[in-house]
Amino acid sequence: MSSDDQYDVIVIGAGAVGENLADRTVQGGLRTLLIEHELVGGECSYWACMPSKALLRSAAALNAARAVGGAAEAISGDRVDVAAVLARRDSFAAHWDDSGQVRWVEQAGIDLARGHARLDGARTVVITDAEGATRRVTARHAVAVCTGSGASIPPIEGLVEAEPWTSREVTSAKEVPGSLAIIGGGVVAVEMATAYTALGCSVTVIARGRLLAALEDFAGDAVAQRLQESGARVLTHTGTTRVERDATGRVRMSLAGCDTIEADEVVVATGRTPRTADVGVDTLGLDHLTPGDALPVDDTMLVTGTDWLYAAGDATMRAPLTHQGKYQARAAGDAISARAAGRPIDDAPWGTHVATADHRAVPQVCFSSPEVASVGLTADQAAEAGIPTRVVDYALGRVAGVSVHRDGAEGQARLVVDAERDVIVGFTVVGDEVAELLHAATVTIVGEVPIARLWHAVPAYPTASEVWLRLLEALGRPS
Ligand SMILES: Cc1cc2nc3c(=O)[nH]c(=O)nc-3n(C[C@H](O)[C@H](O)[C@H](O)COP(=O)(O)OP(=O)(O)OC[C@H]3O[C@@H](n4cnc5c(N)ncnc54)[C@H](O)[C@@H]3O)c2cc1C
Ligand SMILES: NC(=O)c1ccc[n+]([C@@H]2O[C@H](COP(=O)([O-])OP(=O)(O)OC[C@H]3O[C@@H](n4cnc5c(N)ncnc54)[C@H](O)[C@@H]3O)[C@@H](O)[C@H]2O)c1
Repeated sequence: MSSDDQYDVIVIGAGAVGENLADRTVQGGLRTLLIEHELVGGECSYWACMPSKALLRSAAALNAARAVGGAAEAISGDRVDVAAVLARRDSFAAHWDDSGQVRWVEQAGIDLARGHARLDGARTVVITDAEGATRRVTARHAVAVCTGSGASIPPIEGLVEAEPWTSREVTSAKEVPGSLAIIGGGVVAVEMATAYTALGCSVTVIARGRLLAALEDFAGDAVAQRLQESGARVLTHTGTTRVERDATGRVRMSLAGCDTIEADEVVVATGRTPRTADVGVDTLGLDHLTPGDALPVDDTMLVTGTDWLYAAGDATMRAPLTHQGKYQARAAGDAISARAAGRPIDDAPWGTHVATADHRAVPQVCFSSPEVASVGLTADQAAEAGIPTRVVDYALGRVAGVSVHRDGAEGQARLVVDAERDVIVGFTVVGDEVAELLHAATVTIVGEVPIARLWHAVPAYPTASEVWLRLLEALGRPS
């Protein structure tokens, strides 16, 4: 084996997470190879975060202008310009061309290999390129699996044969179909129902439970109501039993309860499957690692039962979000660099080399209409965890900064407080243009800021952040 085939670190998968991990190990002085079999930049750049947010943003801006007297009167059209929205989306997906990201990888000093990577025993990876040629590379210190996730397809009769859209097709579609049926009630379903309704498509959401069931109930309720007001059909607590595409190309779906609906396309938005089926974990002789399953890791992102294999991002399913995956990548990259240099590891909770926030403070914004921003635990999750809680709510429309920002503003904010420790463990806010309220909550939870001290964090008047003061007043000042 030539020295060209020996690296300090090998990273499999050049999504946002793999790129960040490789960047950290290069900064740690380690020669690092990053391997990608599709587009450098991964799901987030081309088929997830960026194109989906671009699809949503124009309608959100129009909605914001419509809600301000004086601005509303200046709007001439009744909906967004569909062609312009799709063109803007294309540019945010870099026209599915990864040359910009490849340039960044090169500038960061990371070596890049194109091809499918598979572990072949400890510290060894075999890369198969598009022509079928193979190259064997070894890692002196670590291999990191950052292979992400793909859409889960539930076992519904006829669904696979009907060739459903997944998150990829719905975020990259070149035309807006006349009608869309979306199976699922999570973040992808809700965001894409919001986007496509605004683009003039007739949308039906079929959720087997509530919408956004992992969040506070008032979030899913507000989003369902707004979707319905915008013309979408929202079927909650409804199963899909059979799907078929007829000779004309239309999709017919049988729903539990014997209802049938038809649509031009069906979208499956029923969660994610980690891409670990074909990365060779079966070659390691470790019974607890099963191809296709999320990789189990400790808080330094070291795969359990090994001292050289790491995993981060969706491949672990710890918190399948770009920002959390990149946070894990920073912890893992720094842990690999420290271990390689023989430096001590700081793996106490909130230490330098751990991803503690995954357990306590995962922020997420669902860019629906209204937006839902949340971090930490819901009231139910805190109670289930045995935390003695105090829960307070406040109506957003009563906040001066919110009302001046938007006519007829509505929404709700909730604090979940650990009554014993007197710190916030959960925050949710639902309303238009609330996303930027979230980071204050994340800082407060991570910092475990005592409620008594929070009374000294004065929000500027008249901003939406005054909701913090109102929530504290609802809670009462500790004496
Ligand atoms: C529609 C949608 C919208 C989303 N919106 C948001 C959002 O707004 N905010 C947010 O935080 N998160 C969002 N997410 C989640 C986010 O996209 C993922 O959490 C994130 O992409 C995970 O990054 P990753 O690097 O772990 O995986 P990926 O982005 O999937 O990257 C993995 C890379 O590994 C490559 N790969 C896989 N196997 C191999 C192999 N064997 N050899 C070589 N290469 C391989 C893949 O080709 C891919 O490029 C969204 C998800 C979806 C589906
Ligand atoms: N703005 C954002 O941050 C954002 C946006 C989109 C996606 N994401 C990430 O992507 C991940 C995937 O999103 P998602 O919406 O696909 O997953 P999800 O876990 O949010 O929701 C899955 C939905 O599918 C339903 N479902 C699951 N199995 C089913 C079945 N067999 N039949 C019918 N319904 C079924 C669930 O009840 C749920 O409503 C999310 O967990 C999130 O982390 C984030």
